[in-house]
Amino acid sequence: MSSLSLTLIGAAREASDAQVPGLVDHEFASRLAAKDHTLWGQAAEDEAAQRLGWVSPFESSRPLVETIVQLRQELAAEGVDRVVLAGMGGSSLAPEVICASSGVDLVVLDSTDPQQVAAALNNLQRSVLVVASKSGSTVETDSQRRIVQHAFHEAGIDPFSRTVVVTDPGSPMNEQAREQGVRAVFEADPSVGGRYSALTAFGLVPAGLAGADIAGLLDEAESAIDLLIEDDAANPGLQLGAAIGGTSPLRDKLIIADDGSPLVGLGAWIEQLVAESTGKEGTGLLPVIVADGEPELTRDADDALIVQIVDADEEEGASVDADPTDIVVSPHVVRTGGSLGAQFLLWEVATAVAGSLLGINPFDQPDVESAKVAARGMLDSPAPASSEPAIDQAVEIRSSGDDSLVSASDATVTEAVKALLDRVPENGYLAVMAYLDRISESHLEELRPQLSAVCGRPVTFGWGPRFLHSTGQFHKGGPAVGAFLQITTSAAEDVSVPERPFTLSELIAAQASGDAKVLADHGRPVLQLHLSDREAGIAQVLDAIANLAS
Ligand SMILES: O=P(O)(O)OC[C@H]1O[C@](O)(CO)[C@@H](O)[C@@H]1O
Repeated sequence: MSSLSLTLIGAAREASDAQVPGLVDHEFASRLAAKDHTLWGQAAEDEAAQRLGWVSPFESSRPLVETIVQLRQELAAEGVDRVVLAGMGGSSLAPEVICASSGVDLVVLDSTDPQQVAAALNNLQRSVLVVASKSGSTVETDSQRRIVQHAFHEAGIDPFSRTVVVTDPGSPMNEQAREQGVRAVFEADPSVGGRYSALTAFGLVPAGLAGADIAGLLDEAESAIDLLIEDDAANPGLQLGAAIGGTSPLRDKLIIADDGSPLVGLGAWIEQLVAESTGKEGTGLLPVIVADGEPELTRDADDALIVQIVDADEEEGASVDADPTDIVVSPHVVRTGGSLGAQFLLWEVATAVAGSLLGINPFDQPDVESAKVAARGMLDSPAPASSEPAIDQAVEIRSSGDDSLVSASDATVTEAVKALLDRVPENGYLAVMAYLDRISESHLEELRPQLSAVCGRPVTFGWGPRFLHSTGQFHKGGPAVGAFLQITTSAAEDVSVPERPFTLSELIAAQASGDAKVLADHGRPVLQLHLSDREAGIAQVLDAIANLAS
């Protein structure tokens, strides 16, 4: 019996009741299990044909467990018990959730902020580097790899004996790893896309080396698979997919509250899976991660669904028609409970269902490339600043695509932020994109609920460049109803990237300006706050927004 539980209330229940019978009649679930690549329309057929390996991960994943556990034991015998994971998006989000939920340590390097990367270069004698990249060509991951391997070398440690690579067969990184003679190379199933790869080598290798129970994770998923591939109205994958992708009019903001769930950070993994899979062709679903009591949970917005991730035990036996009276928030709620392995599969099936109902291809990410190209262009020839910034103490204020945001050279942060909030459409959202250190500057997230309280709309908070591999696709390919607040800074100490023509400061600056340009080219308002003094700037921005919210 799988531990999955699903409660649908209000518009979520109505959408499920309306859409699931058709999904059952069309045998969506069993055709998905059979890897039928025609389920998402002709335009998606080619990509879907190469991206359905996740529906049956066990055959290729089970054999990895013993090898991973044995490697962990070998490393432990050498005194190596600290795992540093270099990977972006689907190459790091799942291991991060698996380890956080299992209570084991994992250092996730999914940043190009020099301060955050430099802070991870310690305890190298005890450390092993896992470099995870499906394509093998992600600039952040390659840069992180070069920096950590150089640090190993400087510490007198053979970098290749402490490097484990996870990548697709034939990727550039695969070939390089074998030439270098790294400790181990794990080839992942090439028929699984990054955000669907939680139950493949991308989820299992870093988490298993860190000490998580990856055999148990596969058991959890395997206990749910039969339920999820059945052409039956009780199939929770069909129900959840219909609930999130089948509301009419579409409730495209998924307000995700995972406080109290033992699945620590599952919301961030769902965010990439759903936003990057559906946010295209002017439609899509935007997960908004919130904490209990925050503004989005106290509103009954007609374009939102509340999604609660709850502890399976609390939900044990809950019926799908649970009485909504115990719901203290909007009457339109999805509540999911279950083990982590089962939830990974549940949300993957639901996203595939939602993609079909939305009429889009849930397996590509066409707009992410535009930001990568723009960043490369900025690296090759840094564009002069579009305009002289307004200076407000420790903050330089610029706007991309809408000069009205910065009315005068003496504009203040408060005035500029207010002008941006006025540009959030009534069915829109604000995205905060902070290119800073999400480990030591996590308190910056305080401004998210405050901005939501002021503008009355959902606010997302993404750390740059991490969000570029998650909600970034939705920002550019989804409905053009976003307003964007970008925060950048400089690091006291830059970090060079061995044998590359740029430093991390130059790279992260190019990524930020490239993304701002692409968003502006999409006609979206972008306010750019650059903190010339990092600490003072953070305090000043937090203070300005707290005052706005008071
Ligand atoms: O594993 P890779 O190829 O480095 O890609 C990392 C991430 O970048 C993307 O390809 C684009 O954001 C994601 O889909 C993926 O999870």
